[in-house]
Amino acid sequence: MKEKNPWHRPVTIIITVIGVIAIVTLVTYGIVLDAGSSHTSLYIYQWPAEKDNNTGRVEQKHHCQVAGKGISSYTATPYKAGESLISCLKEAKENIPQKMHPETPLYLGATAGMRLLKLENSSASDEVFKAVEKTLRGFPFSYQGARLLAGQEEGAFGWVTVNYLDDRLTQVSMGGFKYTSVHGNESAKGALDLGGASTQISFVSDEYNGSESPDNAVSFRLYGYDYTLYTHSFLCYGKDQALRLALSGPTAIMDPCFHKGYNETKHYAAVYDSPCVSDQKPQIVSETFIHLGGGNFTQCQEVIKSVFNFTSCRYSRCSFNGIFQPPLQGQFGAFSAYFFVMNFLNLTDTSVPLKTVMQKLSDYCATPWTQVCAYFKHDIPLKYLAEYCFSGTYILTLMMEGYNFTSETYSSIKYIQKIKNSDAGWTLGYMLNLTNMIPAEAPDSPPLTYTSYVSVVTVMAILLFVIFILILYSLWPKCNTEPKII
Ligand SMILES: Nc1nc2c(ncn2[C@@H]2O[C@H](COP(=O)(O)OP(=O)(O)OP(=O)(O)O)[C@@H](O)[C@H]2O)c(=O)[nH]1
Repeated sequence: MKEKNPWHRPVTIIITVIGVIAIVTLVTYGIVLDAGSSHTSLYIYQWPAEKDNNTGRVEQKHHCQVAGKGISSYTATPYKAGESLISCLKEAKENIPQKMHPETPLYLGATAGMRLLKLENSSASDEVFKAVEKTLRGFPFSYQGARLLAGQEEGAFGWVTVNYLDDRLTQVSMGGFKYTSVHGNESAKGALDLGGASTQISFVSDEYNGSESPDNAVSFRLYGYDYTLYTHSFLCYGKDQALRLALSGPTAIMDPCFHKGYNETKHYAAVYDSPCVSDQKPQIVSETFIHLGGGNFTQCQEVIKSVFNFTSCRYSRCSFNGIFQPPLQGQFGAFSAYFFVMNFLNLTDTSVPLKTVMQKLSDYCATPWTQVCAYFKHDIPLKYLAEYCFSGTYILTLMMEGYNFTSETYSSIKYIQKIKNSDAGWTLGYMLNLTNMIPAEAPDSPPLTYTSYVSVVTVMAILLFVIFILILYSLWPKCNTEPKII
């Protein structure tokens, strides 16, 4: 009879243990494309695969920025909107293990650029969606749809993302007892999102239950807590469309929001080819105008104030354009262009008094264009560089005049780009909602991050392995030393 290899059994067990670790540490992935007005971004999220009730912590694994403009710019050649996404989708294939591709959900959400295109030319918008869908279906992921997000959804999912990443939603129950340090309205953080074509404000307020202006209410039950969120999306008040609003009109040529010495010939069509301003197109023969910078913060503020309408409000209180807004409450996270702009201007510290912030911005606006170019032109695209004075002034005016922040409440705003390595934006909240990753009731255990989950499982596996070796070791001498009686 063939003698048994004494190591055969241990090796089998080690392989089994490693196999078990491999199985329990499997990761689930999800992909969301944010088809914005200015560009498209692809995000890959990951979370522990095996967690019960989908309560594992979701993290951003990868971000890919699609080259070129947003999908709404491809109306003349819709197929190019689809083609533009290919390189990021290929990156996604490389970043997700092949065997997981068929079960990885793939979503695309389009925001204000496509909202405007739909208003302007609904069939062109359908063509763009068709082209995009064709490309997405050509990849081996589980395609879940490409759709236009309502402004309210964009605001609400941005709020969910910020509060989820900040651990402000979680309540944990243990044996029926719920414990958490702060929860509900007291801990939730408001979300301020500034895009290219729209801007969103979302927050919970003890003074808002949705009865006044119900269109602004979104109700959630998350981790055993009910929220009635106030949210509003202002179409045409993203920073690119707001620039057009502020530029339009016969006085636009000498522009106080651009640096002195800035001098560019621009096409009227490029400014007025948007439903936000098309009715303001001046009746002039010339196709171009010269855009000159004046570099004056105070005058720029006045121009920007004129794009907000404060004259009528049929509610108890309004922000602007007759839109209801309850009193501001709690902390706010300001992301997307809020962060890009204030970060460039070195003005993200909101503990600095607002007066000082304004003075610094005023000094920046007064800096001659030649000086700004000489200093930054190698690091920053010229288009962005030219617009920071306008954008910074727009942000402060929108916050203070539009949303009613004051010099006291300004410090409740934090400019954020990422929270725990995940970008702040609507995409994560959207995916969490569609994959049911946030349960309505509180889970029995706190959500683990993928890294901590792997660590726990690995430590347990090592412990098991050590126990196994100890047992084996205690048995080993007996087998070899005891005299055999045949
Ligand atoms: N300065 C600067 N601006 C940026 C950067 N990335 C994007 N932007 C601009 O910031 C604005 C907001 O960008 P996004 O948040 O991507 O907006 P979007 O999704 O295209 O727009 P919406 O469809 O309105 O949501 C746009 O005007 C962009 O051109 C950056 O890295 N630096």
